[in-house]
Amino acid sequence: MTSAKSSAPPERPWTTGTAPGSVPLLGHTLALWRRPLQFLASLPAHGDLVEVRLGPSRAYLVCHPELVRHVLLNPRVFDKGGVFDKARQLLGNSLSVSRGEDHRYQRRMIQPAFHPPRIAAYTAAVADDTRTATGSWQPGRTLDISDTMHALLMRVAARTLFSTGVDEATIDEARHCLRIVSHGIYKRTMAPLGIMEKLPTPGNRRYDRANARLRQIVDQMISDRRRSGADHGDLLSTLLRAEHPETGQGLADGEVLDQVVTFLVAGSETTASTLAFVFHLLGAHPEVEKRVHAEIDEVLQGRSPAAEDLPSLEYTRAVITESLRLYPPSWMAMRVTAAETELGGRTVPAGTMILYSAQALHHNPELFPDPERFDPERWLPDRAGEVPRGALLPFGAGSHKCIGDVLALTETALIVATIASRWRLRPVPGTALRPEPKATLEPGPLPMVCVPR
Ligand code: HEM
Repeated sequence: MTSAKSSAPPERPWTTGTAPGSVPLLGHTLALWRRPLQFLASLPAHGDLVEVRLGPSRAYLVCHPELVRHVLLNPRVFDKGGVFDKARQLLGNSLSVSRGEDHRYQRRMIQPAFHPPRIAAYTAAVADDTRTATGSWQPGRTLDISDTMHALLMRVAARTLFSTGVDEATIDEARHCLRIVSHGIYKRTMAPLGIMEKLPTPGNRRYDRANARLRQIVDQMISDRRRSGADHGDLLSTLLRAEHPETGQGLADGEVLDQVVTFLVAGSETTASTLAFVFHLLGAHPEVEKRVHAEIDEVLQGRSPAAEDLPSLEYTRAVITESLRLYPPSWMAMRVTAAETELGGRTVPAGTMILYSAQALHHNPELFPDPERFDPERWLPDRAGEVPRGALLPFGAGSHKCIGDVLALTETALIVATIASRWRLRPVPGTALRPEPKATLEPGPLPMVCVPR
């Protein structure tokens, strides 16, 4: 263990508590497993720092935004251990699971692919792919908006981050494999013993096959790009050009492959789910939808949206923010203390699991009055200042903050504007939204009917 010290924790008479309903041996494991969203959202009522028992281990959920900030801004003390150690075995030592100096190097190396001029350069492709995807929509046709957005985001990632000319059928195959791999990684990292995942069950064989095929597709993409020698300035070129500042060494193909798979896992389902939640919310709130349409019509005047239009789409962006508040795709994350430390007035030993949850923050009535209400106006300039610092946390904070946050928000706004300028999506009567907390918060199937505007 390191003897790392955190910067001074914020001072306040913190309240601490223990989650109710612990059962012998299992503690709160079943509650967290069976109804995680409700369980997490109930915990802030028990304190700023709430103890949760996971079998024989004690974990803490940090509920107060200032304590969450303290955890996320001190990565030397609150480190990426636990599930990240397991994920490292599956994803390689890529950006989302690396730590310390290695993480700082990877982050510096990859950041240029997400600089604003790069993101602006992606926007034409995003709007273009969206128009192509909606080109086959017919009035009255029913489609599953979750699946449709996932397919679109995979295409967008292929064209923007990896500038690949891979055909549509292969992109669809990669998407199918990615879903299986992403669910499999989640199951494997959460499994307490790690035994079931090694048995030759049909599910495990499906995971192995999907993982192998996904890696084969990405591997082909990497060798095609190496062979062509072209520099597209995208994420793939950034990875292939990278040189370690001290050793001068580049990344081996296997390391590039791990990074690409990581970015597909971290970036495509999160953004696709956000879009599906937004269209669901618009369909359920016609008065909000009407206002979004009016804003889009006024700003775009029939044109395709571009990056410069986004600041003017204030209300549309407020709808997206409110959707991320109600349904944060990254609903829970964890750290492990690298050394004994003070947190919320408690002395927490080294090796303790610390949880933070956007779900718990975003549904806390102390932070967001009437938290279950879909109220985009919370985010308009005259009210946004009322939100306490750190209460909205869909992309995390600190050195591990989402590297794709601006890209995700840009893509979401562009896709909403492109689709909503031509189509209304009506919910199929009787369809209920049942968010599924997996690796990310998924909307589940959401059939919607296309109605031309
Ligand atoms: C709405 C969409 C998205 C949401 C809600 C989201 C959320 C998050 C959150 C909360 C974290 C930090 C997790 C932690 O604290 O442990 C994170 C990290 C990350 N995200 Fe995103 N993300 C989104 C889109 C994207 C996109 C589009 C990409 C890239 C194409 C991406 C790539 C990553 C990576 C690589 C990390 C790890 C960063 C690091 O550890 O340095 N994400 N994301």
